[in-house]
Amino acid sequence: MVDLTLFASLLPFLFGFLFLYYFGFLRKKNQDIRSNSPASAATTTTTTTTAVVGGGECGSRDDVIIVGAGVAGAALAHTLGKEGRRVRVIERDLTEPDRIVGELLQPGGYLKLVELGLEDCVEEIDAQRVFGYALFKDGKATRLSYPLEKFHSDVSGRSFHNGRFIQRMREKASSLPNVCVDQGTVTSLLEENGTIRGVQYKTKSGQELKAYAPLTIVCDGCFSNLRRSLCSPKVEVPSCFVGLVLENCQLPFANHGHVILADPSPILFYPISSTEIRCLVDVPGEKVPSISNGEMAKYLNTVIAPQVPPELHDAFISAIEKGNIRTMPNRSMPAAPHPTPGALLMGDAFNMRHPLTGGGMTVALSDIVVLRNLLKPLNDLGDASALCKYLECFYTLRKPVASTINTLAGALYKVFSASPDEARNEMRQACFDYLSLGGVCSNGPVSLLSGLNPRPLSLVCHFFAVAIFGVGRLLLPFPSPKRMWIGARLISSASGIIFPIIKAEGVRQMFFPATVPAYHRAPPTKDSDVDVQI
Ligand SMILES: Cc1cc2nc3c(=O)[nH]c(=O)nc-3n(C[C@H](O)[C@H](O)[C@H](O)COP(=O)(O)OP(=O)(O)OC[C@H]3O[C@@H](n4cnc5c(N)ncnc54)[C@H](O)[C@@H]3O)c2cc1C
Repeated sequence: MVDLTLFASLLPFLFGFLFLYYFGFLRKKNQDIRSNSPASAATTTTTTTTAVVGGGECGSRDDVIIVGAGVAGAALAHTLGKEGRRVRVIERDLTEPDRIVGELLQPGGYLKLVELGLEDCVEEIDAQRVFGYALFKDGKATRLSYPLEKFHSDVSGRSFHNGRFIQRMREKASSLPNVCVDQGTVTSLLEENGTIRGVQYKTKSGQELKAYAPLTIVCDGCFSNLRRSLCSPKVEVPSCFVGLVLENCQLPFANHGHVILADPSPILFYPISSTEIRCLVDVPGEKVPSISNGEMAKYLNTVIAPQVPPELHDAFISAIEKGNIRTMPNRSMPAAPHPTPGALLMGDAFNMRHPLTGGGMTVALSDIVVLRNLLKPLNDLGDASALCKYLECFYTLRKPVASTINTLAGALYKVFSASPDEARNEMRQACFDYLSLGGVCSNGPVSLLSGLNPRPLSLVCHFFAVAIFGVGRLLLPFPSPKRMWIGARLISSASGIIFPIIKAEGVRQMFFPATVPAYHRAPPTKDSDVDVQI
């Protein structure tokens, strides 16, 4: 009897033991099935932490680690999460960013947002629709509308507070159960025999942790300190933007970006909410006048204010007096990757261009679409070197959009800046007059700039059409030797502007992508059912 009572009281423990053993066994079996690759074997040592904002809990079995949840990282996390990947995002600061970058999304970028299912991230943030640009020179203005006729009525540019847009994308990414968002600063990439296995990072509380995954995508932005081993960064800083917010005023052309061809270089205005207008003043060189000792306010009052359109002048002066002046270096860096097993660079960490044309977010989102389509047919990311070889086609497939936007940004910045060289000033005037002609002369360049028709050849044709237009004006009705000389220098200066940028982008990748061997590694169709053997 005693034995029976003892046996009955032990039964629950017995069942509990069997239950735990059975499910433990099942889980291990599943893990074994998943970890059939060397890279995923490394994940067994992963440190487990808890997600900071929503999303799934950060576990030990990630497919992808994303460093940085800015524009590129947040959009990528949502995209790969939606594709069913287990994604861990590690972001230095999850509070809403407050910055003067990434505030105008071109319509081409909006189309990419739609393709990624992220278009609702520009809703409920008081984003403003943008229908084109207004260009000002010497008191004259010309309107350049985006050619949107062929698109759905929703398609246009959007301008907003960058931080609000990023928070919307972060929220959307972390709403997926297989995406975990962790707050921490990645301090290094973990490398093993030339393959990146994961990252080392420091949490807010100072804890040093490691995380492992078959693929690490570095999106740590323009000041990236992780890109060094993954590319040859040749960063140039042609100028800086000085940012102000104007209130209680109306733009001369509502819902348009405004570009003033000022001296020494352009000034931009665009709405960032229903009540605020962003002003970005370009200051050539790497240094700007000091804000703290008042030199900046003096510069803005004396050099810039007289060139601001009258409708915005008073608000501009008030913004200077208010004192909320921000600055940011304008960096450009051609993409020069070192294909590395286990890792990939995206966003500004990978490639930058002058922000005059507001193209950075469009390039980043377009790259994400290319990468998503490439990864779609791959169930297993475990074979790092095969994946790396396969992904080399990414660098060529992204070129049409990226190189067109990059080249145009660099070329327009040079053409739109004042110069002591008479030929360069002729080119600037020719560009303004060419765009003012309307029709194909404005639609062509604007569709290149907006990412609606990113074709490198069209860019080169329009660029030289401007130069020839400029020379024609110099020679007609009567060419003089001096004018002929300026015309020749104009052509040479136009070539001197565009060819070095094209060279940096890569002539072959830009114009003859099919001759690049890696190009043919892309799957023949974008159909998700295609199974790719890597
Ligand atoms: C002055 C200026 C104005 C611009 N205006 C426009 C514009 O109007 N339109 C446009 O399309 N583009 C614009 N751009 C470019 C645009 O801002 C960038 O192309 C875009 O933000 C790139 O996104 P990203 O995700 O690569 O970088 P970011 O958006 O900067 O994100 C990087 C993220 O990584 C995080 N991070 C950094 N280091 C670490 C680390 N070690 N560990 C963890 N996290 C880390 C950062 O906190 C940040 O959240 C502008 C750029 C400049 C400089």
